Amino acid sequence: MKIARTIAEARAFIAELREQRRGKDAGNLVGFVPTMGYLHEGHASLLRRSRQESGISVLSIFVNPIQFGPGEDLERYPRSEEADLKLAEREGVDVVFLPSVQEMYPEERKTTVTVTGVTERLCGASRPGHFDGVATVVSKLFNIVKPDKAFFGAKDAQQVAVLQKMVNDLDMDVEIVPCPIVREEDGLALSSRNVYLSEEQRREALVLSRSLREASVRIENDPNATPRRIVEDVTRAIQASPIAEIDYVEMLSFPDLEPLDEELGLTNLRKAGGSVILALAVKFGSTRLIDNAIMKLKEAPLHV
Ligand SMILES: Nc1ncnc2c1ncn2[C@@H]1O[C@H](COP(=O)(O)OP(=O)(O)OP(=O)(O)O)[C@@H](O)[C@H]1O
Ligand SMILES: CC(C)(CO)[C@@H](O)C(=O)[O-]
Ligand code: BAL
Repeated sequence: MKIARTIAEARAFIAELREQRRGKDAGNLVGFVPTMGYLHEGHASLLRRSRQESGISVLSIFVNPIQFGPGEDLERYPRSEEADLKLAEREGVDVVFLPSVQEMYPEERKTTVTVTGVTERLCGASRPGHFDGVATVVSKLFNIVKPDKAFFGAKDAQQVAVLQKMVNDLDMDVEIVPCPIVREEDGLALSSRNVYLSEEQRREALVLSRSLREASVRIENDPNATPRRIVEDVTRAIQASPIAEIDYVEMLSFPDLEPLDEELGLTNLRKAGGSVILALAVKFGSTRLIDNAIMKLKEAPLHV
């Protein structure tokens, strides 16, 4: 496994591997998993998918300062390079790109990639500028790695929608592959930020996956369910926890992330075979967790 700390090294290592594996049945396709490190089994699932679907597997670890807002957790974001490299090795990564902030942003940046529309609600509304930071760094990473496929977790579902729109609008020659949310046995979605949780917060945080699960069953089976009632149910369930502070609970169309027509109700949406997302962000103390369920209404819940 090669470790690249500069853009030039990353480009050289990847070009070398492409050259070596040329002509080997998809062997020189590059699969890419961008992360902010402190890797867990959610990241490992993306790396496995990348390994399966591409001859060359590239991982980046970069805590991107421009996607954090003022007062967010940039300084204390967890880091563990040694453990991350072990996990990467175990998952058959060929190249790890580990740039410094100085390497990625050496001078005053005059270019920002902004995706409109899909960034208006959910985390786009509660973290202003966040998706500009994500779209800008992912564009830079795509230009450095030149992947054929890039793998992203559905836990950050809005991020997937934003990046799919960006790639489509800007004719970037890369396929965005959404991968299912990996959860702990008790339902909590894996997240690097789970490390911040106290025992009590960790226990209370189970209300997120539990309320999403219950709502999914209701969306599938209850003919009287409407988006507003579903959101109210989930909100009530979360408010029952004395330490949960809701940032948002929303049900929107997916991947457009538009409000659903309350009048039409879910029965009509079901007829149209549309997909919806029930998404939430909730704070436990200073730790903000996100989770969601994406459902294709015609069929069984689709956990992309
Ligand atoms: N539980 C999970 N299941 C599947 N993919 C995940 C999971 N958690 C994170 N990912 C994906 O890993 C990639 C890198 O995410 P990131 O490094 O920010 O990890 P994270 O655990 O989401 O961290 P954070 O706590 O900052 O949200 C993203 O595509 C993200 O969606
Ligand atoms: C895609 C990403 C690596 C960009 O910094 C980040 O937003 C993340 O970890 O999901
Ligand atoms: N996985 C999303 C990265 C962030 O919260 O900034």
